[in-house]
Formats: sequence, C-alpha cells, structure tokens
Amino acid sequence: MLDALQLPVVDLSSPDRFSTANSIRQACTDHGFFYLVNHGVDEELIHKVLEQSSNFFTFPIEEKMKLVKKNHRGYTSLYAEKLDTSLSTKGDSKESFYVGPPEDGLNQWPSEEDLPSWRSTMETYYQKVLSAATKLLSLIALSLKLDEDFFRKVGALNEPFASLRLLHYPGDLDSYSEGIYGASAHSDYGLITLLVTDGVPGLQICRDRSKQPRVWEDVPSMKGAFIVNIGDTMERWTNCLFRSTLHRVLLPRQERYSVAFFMNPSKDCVVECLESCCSDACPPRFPPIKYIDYLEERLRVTYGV
Ligand SMILES: O=C(O)CCC(=O)C(=O)O
Ligand SMILES: [Fe+2]
Repeated sequence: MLDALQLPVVDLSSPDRFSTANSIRQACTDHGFFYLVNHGVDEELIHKVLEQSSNFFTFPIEEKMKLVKKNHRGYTSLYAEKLDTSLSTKGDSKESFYVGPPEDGLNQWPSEEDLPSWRSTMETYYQKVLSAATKLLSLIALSLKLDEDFFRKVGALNEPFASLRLLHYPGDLDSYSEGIYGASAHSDYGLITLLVTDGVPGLQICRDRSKQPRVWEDVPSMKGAFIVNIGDTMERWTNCLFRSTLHRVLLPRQERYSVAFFMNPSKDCVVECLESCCSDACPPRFPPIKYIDYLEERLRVTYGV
C-alpha cells in the first residue's frame, strides 16, 4: 500500500543553528530523508540545468555514446545500471550523465557548438550545490554533537569527490509488464544526496527494509526545495544512527528528469565510527575504511566492472 508522506523541512538559512541541527538529527534518525529550503541555489539556475539536461538527452544515441562514462564521468545509457542487483530484469530504465569535480580535468563535455553554455551551467550548478552541501554538513556535524568544522578537520572536504548526475527516465510504457523500474531499490553510497526533480512523480522510500512485504511511500517534490537523503557512508560513519533509507523510482508514466548531487568525502578520507555514535553497549559495527576503497567496491557490484 502506498501512503502519502510528510517529510520534515530543514531551513539552511535559519539563524538558530542549534535548533536546525536538532531537526536534522530527528529527520536523519527517523527518515533519512528531508526537504532543504533556503539553500541558496536559485530556482532559475535549477530550471536551466533541467532544461540543458533535456537538450543533451534528446541527442541521437551515437552522439551520446561519444561521451560514454570514463573515470566516473560522462554518459550511461538506458539499462546500463541495475541498482537492485537481486532483480532478474535487464536493468533500470534511465540514462544519465555524470559530472565530477572540475579540478582534475577528467570531466567530459558536449561541444560548445552543439550545446552552448552547457558546460558553464553545469559547472556553476556544481559549485553552488557543493557550497549548500558543505553548509549542511556543518549543521550535520553539530547535530552529531561534533564541532561544526568536523568534516573539514578530518579531511573529508579537502577535495570532496562529489558527483553531479543528470538523470532522464524516458517513460517507457512497454516495460511496465516486465517489472522494470526507473531506478530500482537502492541506497546511495555517499554522505548526503541533494536532489531536484522536474515535478513528475516517481520517487518512493521504504523506511523499514526488513519488513515484508515492503511498504513504499511516495516522496513528492517540493518547489524550490532539495530532497536530501543520507547515504551509506554517513550511515557507516554514524554507526547506523543516521539512516541511509532504501529508495526507488517507479517507471514514470511520462518522461521525467531529475538531478542528483552526491556529496562524498575526499578519496583518501578515512571513514571511522564517530565517538559520539558508539559506546560499550553499542560498539562500532564497521571497521575504518578509506572512502575510495568503499566506493570502488560499491561501483563494482552495481556496474559489474
Ligand atoms: O531520480 C530520482 O528521483 C532519484 C534518483 C536516485 O535515487 C539516484 O540517482 O540515486
Ligand atoms: Fe538514489
């Protein structure tokens, strides 16, 4: 059964940081999902990114394949990914384009001639969302009873391995009968994800993955707000205090676009149970791990490489 869900709303610009940190803690322990408002990223820019994303995906497949994903950057085609590896289907019905940190020169871009201002739009958006995510991480640190600059101090923000992912779900009605999803059930790998959508429904969360049958609840978009969720790296860092909630995207009835920003720590940052999240009664559940080792293992399982 599908129920309507009321997710908490967090205001990034509120002057009362301690009360905001408390609402974040509540949201992350209860749902692992919340809306983020007053995040400082203009609606106009978000609109432009969605528009430019659709301009790219309308290109013929041969053109898009010229930018096929290398070094976690570029194009992934329809069905290339199956987030729920237990499914026997051909893959998820979505195509995507990854943009990584601009500094290392590994990003791939469509030509300026084909898509004027595409690169600058994506780079601007990347920086703006990175800045919102960094601010949010200091509130998350406060919510975990740590110093506001905890994530900077442990090196997570030296060269954050963040990733912008443009997503296009074509609304492929023929696949309905085949049990295909836009994005099958998964949790995100990183620290936090900041998502915007074009308003077409489809995103659902399952708050208790151990309960059978699973209960899926719709997460509607909120105009101007990011939908934020906790990823597995943050769950691991907090010894499962913060929840990396299972989610999926149904095959939309109409075409759907979304843009996810995966905020991840620097590659060399060691993710080790926080002192404020363990005790004698609740010892660390995971050994320390370098972020890059963790990520590569997760990508190997998802993409079979
Ligand atoms: O498109 C969406 O609404 C969600 C996408 C998602 O969960 C992901 O890319 O990890
Ligand atoms: Fe996700």
